[in-house]
Amino acid sequence: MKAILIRYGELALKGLNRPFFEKRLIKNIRKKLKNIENISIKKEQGRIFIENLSEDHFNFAIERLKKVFGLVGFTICEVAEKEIEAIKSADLNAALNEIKKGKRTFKVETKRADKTFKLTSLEISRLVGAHLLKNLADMYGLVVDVHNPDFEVKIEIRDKAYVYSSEEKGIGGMPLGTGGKAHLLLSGGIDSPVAGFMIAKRGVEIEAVHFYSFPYTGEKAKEKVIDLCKVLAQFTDKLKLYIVPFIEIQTTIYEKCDEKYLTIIMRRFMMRIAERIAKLNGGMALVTGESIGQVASQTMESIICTNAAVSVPVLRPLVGMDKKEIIRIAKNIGTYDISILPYEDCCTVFVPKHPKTKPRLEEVIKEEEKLDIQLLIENAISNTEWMVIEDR
Ligand SMILES: Nc1ncnc2c1ncn2[C@@H]1O[C@H](COP(=O)(O)OP(=O)(O)OP(=O)(O)O)[C@@H](O)[C@H]1O
Repeated sequence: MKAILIRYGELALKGLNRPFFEKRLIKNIRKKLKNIENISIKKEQGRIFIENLSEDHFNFAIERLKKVFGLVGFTICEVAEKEIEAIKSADLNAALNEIKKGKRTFKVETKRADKTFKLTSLEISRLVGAHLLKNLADMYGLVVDVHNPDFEVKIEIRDKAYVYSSEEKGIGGMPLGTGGKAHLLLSGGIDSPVAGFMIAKRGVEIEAVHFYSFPYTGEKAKEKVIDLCKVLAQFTDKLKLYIVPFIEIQTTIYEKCDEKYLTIIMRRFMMRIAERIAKLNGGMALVTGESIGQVASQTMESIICTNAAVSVPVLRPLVGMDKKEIIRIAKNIGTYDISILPYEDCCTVFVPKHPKTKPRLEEVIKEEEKLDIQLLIENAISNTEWMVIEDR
């Protein structure tokens, strides 16, 4: 019989909270594999096992598990009776799999969670190693190398014996839903989807808020943001997206305020509206894709001004990263190709000729006195649409 064995290391650090993290992780795994009928998921000291999978579901399940936060590694394993002959033959299968890939040197490592098993870990490893050499050395040139083997055969003695040889890396992080909830300001650009991914990877549930300037930004720009949410939803199970009409705010600022402050005042409106949406929907923080110095509007002074518009914390997971690193993550998670599609964002519709790159908060507040801030926010919020994008 085969099963999937899952390791989830980081959780081990979490002391008394551990059962809470584990429960949530299992719930997330179950949701991710909801399309496979009749599977059973069981937890065993630092491991999760998925059993009852039919042969053609293994690869599908593995692909889905690659997108579950909190997994350190996983592998398909052979499940054998806790009896040395059964263990030996499971090991033979595991080793043959590696030999097929051209690997020739090996070592055996045994972990004995069930201390009542009559052989010690070392004795099991020795017996199994000898069995593999006896059966495979002549035919395939298999040899032992304990220092730098091509592959390791691992045996875990628990309620049954679990045998495996190669392991895939999991995505890591913390199980989604264990770190509270935050609202992501999601543009159509490269950075904010990555910022959302990084915060979700810390276990934080996210909802997305997008500002759009119809008719200046068209349907395509909106579809692009929905497509970005579809990619993020593969990691977050589902993603609620709020689409906020922004044109009235932009045109009003444009008409009434000094053009130099257009960008910073616009940003402060985005923050205020996102904060309002967050507070109405259980969000405890905002997330943006800003990093210092990337563009003229992302100076320390601008950050001070945008922060001052809201009272909730603003998380900026990209703040210390350079563009190359951000692009690498965007490519890995699958948002990059969508982000580079050339549709206008609301921020590119009204761009001042000479923006203030180092705005002073007092000056910005003074400019904003020309506006009925509350009314503009109320209008935008009351015309906001939302949708829930599901992971299929
Ligand atoms: N139309 C929008 N809707 C929602 N949030 C936005 C929008 N435009 C910008 N933001 C937020 O403000 C941040 C800074 O925007 P800016 O255009 O200066 O930066 P950027 O580095 O190009 O970011 P991105 O690549 O995410 O667009 C974005 O990362 C995003 O969090």
